[in-house]
Amino acid sequence: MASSTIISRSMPFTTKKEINIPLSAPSPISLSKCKGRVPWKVVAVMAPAKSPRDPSTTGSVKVGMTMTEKIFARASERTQLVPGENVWVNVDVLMTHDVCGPGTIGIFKKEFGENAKVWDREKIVIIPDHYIFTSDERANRNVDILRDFCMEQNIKYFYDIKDLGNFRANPDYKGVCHIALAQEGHCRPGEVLLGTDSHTCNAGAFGQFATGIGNTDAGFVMGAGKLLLKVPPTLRFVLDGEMPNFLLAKDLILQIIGEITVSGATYKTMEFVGSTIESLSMEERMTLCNMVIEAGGKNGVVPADQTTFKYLEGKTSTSFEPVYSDGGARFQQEYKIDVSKLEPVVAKPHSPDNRALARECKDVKINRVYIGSCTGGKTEDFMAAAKVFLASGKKVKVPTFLVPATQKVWMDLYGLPVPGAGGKTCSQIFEEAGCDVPASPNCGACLGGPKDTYARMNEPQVCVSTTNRNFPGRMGHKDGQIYLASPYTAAASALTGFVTDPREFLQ
Ligand SMILES: CC(C)[C@H](C(=O)O)[C@@H](O)C(=O)O
Repeated sequence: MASSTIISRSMPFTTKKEINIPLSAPSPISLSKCKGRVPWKVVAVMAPAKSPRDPSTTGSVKVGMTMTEKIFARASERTQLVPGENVWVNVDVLMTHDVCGPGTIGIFKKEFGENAKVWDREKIVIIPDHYIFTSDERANRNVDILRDFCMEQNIKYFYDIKDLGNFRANPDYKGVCHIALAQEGHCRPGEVLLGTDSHTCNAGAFGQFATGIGNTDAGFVMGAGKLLLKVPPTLRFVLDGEMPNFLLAKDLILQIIGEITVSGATYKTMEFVGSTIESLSMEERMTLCNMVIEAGGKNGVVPADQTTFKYLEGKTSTSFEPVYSDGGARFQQEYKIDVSKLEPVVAKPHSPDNRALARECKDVKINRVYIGSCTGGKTEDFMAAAKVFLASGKKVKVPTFLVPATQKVWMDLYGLPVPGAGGKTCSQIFEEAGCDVPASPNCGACLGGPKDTYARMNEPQVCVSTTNRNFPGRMGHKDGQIYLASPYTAAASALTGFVTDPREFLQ
């Protein structure tokens, strides 16, 4: 891809750093790298201007800290800590699902004893969501193991499914864990949420520390309620400027991952601030935080604000304490992004950092489109796709699969009017456009799944997908090609049969 090099030095204590950006997307990002052997000890980066907020409620914290450091401090009962330190962190919520739950339970029983009780039956959330609508016996057995364990331990939050033939006959069943956690009020500012899934970082949208852990760690947390964790240093991303009406949060995070690469934030916090972030809905903030793991990030985090508090209204009765980065907090690097200059992007096969402008891929012929998953199957994702179909008035040219993340999203597709559509719902617009009928909520073909998984790529096809990973084999076939994209771009591509910039339909 054509690229130009820019050099930026915008702050004190910075070094020059060259970054490559697409020639056709001029300089949206500038970067400041902190100087010194241990940057977070010697550098104080001014926090960018933002709306006035209440000061930190951690009280005893005296020295400037980032919000992630403050969450670690509270959870480890410390007043001060620095990145790199290992601390015992008290866990507020532990989540597991059908893929990792059985392994986690096995480790818990092995290490704590066959008759051991979990540390807190109200802090463990168990959500079957991955391999649900399948006749694969081992996948079905995994859900049975979760059910038996939840009965035995009297787990308060188990979102069970028994009737696989009709998900609506299972009122407890939610669907994709990360979205269910948010919708059911398990995500709260200032808290620590650990889950046996790499996209647990999704919950950072609520101003909390949320990260994925392995079964061994989760088995330990299940019994002890805490975990030894290293405090991550923080990269700060300042996104300012008005969001163009053809962009979505997926474009922002693909832009960033393309910039810093899939290892650019390894074991680091990605903190998102700025006027653009403040204007994003909670679902869009989730999309952003969901994919920090695709840059290696330990967690992503957005400061809680009125948007957060409004979303939480009526969802939780647990009190929470939001925390915010101090003016004198130490960031390892700071990136500034002028969102008004960005264009729709995709991640080409086979890596989330293989960024290209959508319009640069207009000759890529596709066989299918997939709209779904934790990062791209929320109500607003479908609303965005519906907007493109509505604006075009045309029919899709390739099979277009729709997999709502949760039962609530599914109901929204049938119940909520799409703005500007004269009362039509998403489901009506999708039907008129010739899409497949919205499927049962679950992780679906985002990660392939058993052979009989709906919309799995069983042939070496080319797919534009709103999901979060495009590794070889990810959606089923090892020779399949996946272009990650926003719901706008996915819908536009469905209408043409080629990777398509949504501006062709949205003006
Ligand atoms: C199955 C699970 C362990 C996995 C993850 O951790 O991310 C999956 O959800 C994914 O998206 O690849």
